[in-house]
Amino acid sequence: MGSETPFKLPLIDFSKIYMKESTQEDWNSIKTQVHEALCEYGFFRADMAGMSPEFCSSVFNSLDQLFDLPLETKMKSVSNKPFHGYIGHSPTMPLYESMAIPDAQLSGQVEAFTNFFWADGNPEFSKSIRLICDKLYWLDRITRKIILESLGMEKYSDDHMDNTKHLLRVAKYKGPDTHEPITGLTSHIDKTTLSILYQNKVQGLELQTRSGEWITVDQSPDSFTVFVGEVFHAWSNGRLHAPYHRVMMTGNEARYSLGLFSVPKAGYITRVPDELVDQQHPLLFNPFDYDDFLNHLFTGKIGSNEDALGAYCGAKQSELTTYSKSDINIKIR
Ligand SMILES: O=C(O)CCC(=O)C(=O)O
Ligand SMILES: [Fe+2]
Repeated sequence: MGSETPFKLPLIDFSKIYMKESTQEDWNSIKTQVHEALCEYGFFRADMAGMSPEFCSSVFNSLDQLFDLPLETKMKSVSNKPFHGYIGHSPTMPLYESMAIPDAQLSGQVEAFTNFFWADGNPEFSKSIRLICDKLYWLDRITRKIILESLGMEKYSDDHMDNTKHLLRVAKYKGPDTHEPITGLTSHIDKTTLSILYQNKVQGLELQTRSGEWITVDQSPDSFTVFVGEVFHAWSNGRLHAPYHRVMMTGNEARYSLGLFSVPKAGYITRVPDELVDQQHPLLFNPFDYDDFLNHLFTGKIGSNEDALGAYCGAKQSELTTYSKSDINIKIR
């Protein structure tokens, strides 16, 4: 584990769709690319128009200001929901700090977060985070729409879109000042439907391929990274792959990232569409309530092993996808 083989991740250009300049042919080509990337790797990088260097620096300057606030101030961001409040200074992940904005794409949410930290407001912070969040949200929705279409499941689109909510997490990884890679974020599969990440130029994200090889993701501030989470893996009856990933840090520069995580809304029962179950694809997961699943994890009713959703609602234990073994720490959105 830990090999750092340079690897070109699938890179998909969404610029034309984003600018509303795409033809049916462009759309079909992107659909094929997204489908292949998410079934094989469970992730891809996405290019999108409108990422000027000035815009990118305004986002990272904003994050710099936020994480530069005194620890006592940051620690005031608390929540009774797991991973919604400030996380930092953990003995296992000393480089990592993060904070979250629930439903950040909804009007007023980013501003409320900003006003919580800066009593006199911080319009520049709100503006840059709002703008990047809009892009993440756009990419999240379009990717989920494309996935449903590529699986021939358009008829579930409205139900799926209407019953999905979001959490924006912003994170800082301190540079460890070493040449040896130090763990920034331990290996995990996201407990999400889909995760969309954006980051500054400091590298560190690694993904595990189906064959168990760790690869370094060559990221840049003008592109995004899209991952399948365990919920979409389950909903697609195992067709979409949900990959392990982690952050490994070297050097002395801080890495900033933002992740928009989509998950099922409270009370919604996620179920595999009948059309995705047949002899070659026997049902892998029984219908489940996402919040109840999280509750089981947090109360220790199911172990935080590498197949938590399978342990919670697996339909046929023997036929569940076997994930490669790894130093897993469960991580929940
Ligand atoms: O910061 C990153 O690039 C990865 C974040 C991540 O994997 C997570 O928050 O689940
Ligand atoms: Fe993750």
